[in-house]
Amino acid sequence: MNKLKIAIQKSGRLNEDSLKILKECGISVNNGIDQLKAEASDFPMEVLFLRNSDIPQYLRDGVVDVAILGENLLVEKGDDIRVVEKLGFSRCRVSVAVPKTFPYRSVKDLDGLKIATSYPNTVNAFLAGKGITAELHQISGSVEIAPNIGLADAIVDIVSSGSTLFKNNLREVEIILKSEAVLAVSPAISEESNVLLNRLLFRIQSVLKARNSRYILMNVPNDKIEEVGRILPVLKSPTVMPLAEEGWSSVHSVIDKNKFWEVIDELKAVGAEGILVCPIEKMVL
Ligand SMILES: Nc1ncnc2c1ncn2[C@@H]1O[C@H](COP(=O)(O)OP(=O)(O)OP(=O)(O)O)[C@@H](O)[C@H]1O
Ligand SMILES: O=P(O)(O)OC[C@H]1O[C@H](OP(=O)(O)OP(=O)(O)O)[C@H](O)[C@@H]1O
Repeated sequence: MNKLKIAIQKSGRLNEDSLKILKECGISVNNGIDQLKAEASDFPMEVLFLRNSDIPQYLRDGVVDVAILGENLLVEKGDDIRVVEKLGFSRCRVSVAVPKTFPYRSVKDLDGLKIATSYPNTVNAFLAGKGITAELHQISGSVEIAPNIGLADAIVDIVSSGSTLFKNNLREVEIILKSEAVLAVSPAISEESNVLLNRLLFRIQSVLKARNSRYILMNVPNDKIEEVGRILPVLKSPTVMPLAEEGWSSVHSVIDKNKFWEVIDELKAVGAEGILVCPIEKMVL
């Protein structure tokens, strides 16, 4: 039987959340410590554990059919590779940072500087787009230390909370790109594997929709149901069920998890009571 070959990061920032999303799709991966290849249960899938930075080449060569990797890496070495879904985790940005004491005003201040980075193609494309020339020092890790040891005047690296920059007396001055984990596809994927990819994609989309939504229930006086319906940014019209107490109903709906705090005060103001907000496990629309 054909199996979908998927690459995920062997260890690092993406590993745990990649296995987690597969698990939420009903796919468990039986991998032992240091095992580089594993079979999945409940889905025709073979999992290869690879270095994140090697994955674009494995996709290009068709060694794997799909992969979970950081979008930033595709900008750096895989702009020919197609992304089929953004996965919503490992959100970060690739940014330019300079020492806090550097009197930075605009991108023109980077002209002629020494810039340390692990992402030379991304930096070169950014600088070329701005008509700026700089001297790049490619290093593979601990980039933030470069200005402190006199190796560079500025850096380009991944920033998330900003705490690594802060600890190294650096300040973020330009965001080159924003990134998150993505599901990317090999240009050489076979038709058979593409069918499996679509099955996987359907499951992933159900998980992502559920992660971003909440089930909301509340008791509402009958004469306020229409008003509540107008306030709730719902997928469809809400479900309304009569309560044992005369004149009241239970209103159920699904809302975007980020919208909840925006509407809660309005719901209370029109008389909604006993508001419950619950997570959803899967959502198939
Ligand atoms: N601090 C962070 N917060 C959120 N996401 C991050 C952060 N650092 C890196 N990432 C994302 O996670 C990906 C993997 O980063 P990580 O530092 O684990 O490995 P790597 O050095 O790029 O890869 P590898 O060693 O596997 O080749 C990055 O490409 C980026 O998309
Ligand atoms: O803005 P922050 O939240 O501080 O995150 C940014 C840091 O995270 C990443 O490194 P990581 O911790 O993954 O270690 P690495 O240098 O070994 O990749 C990245 O290279 C930055 O150094």
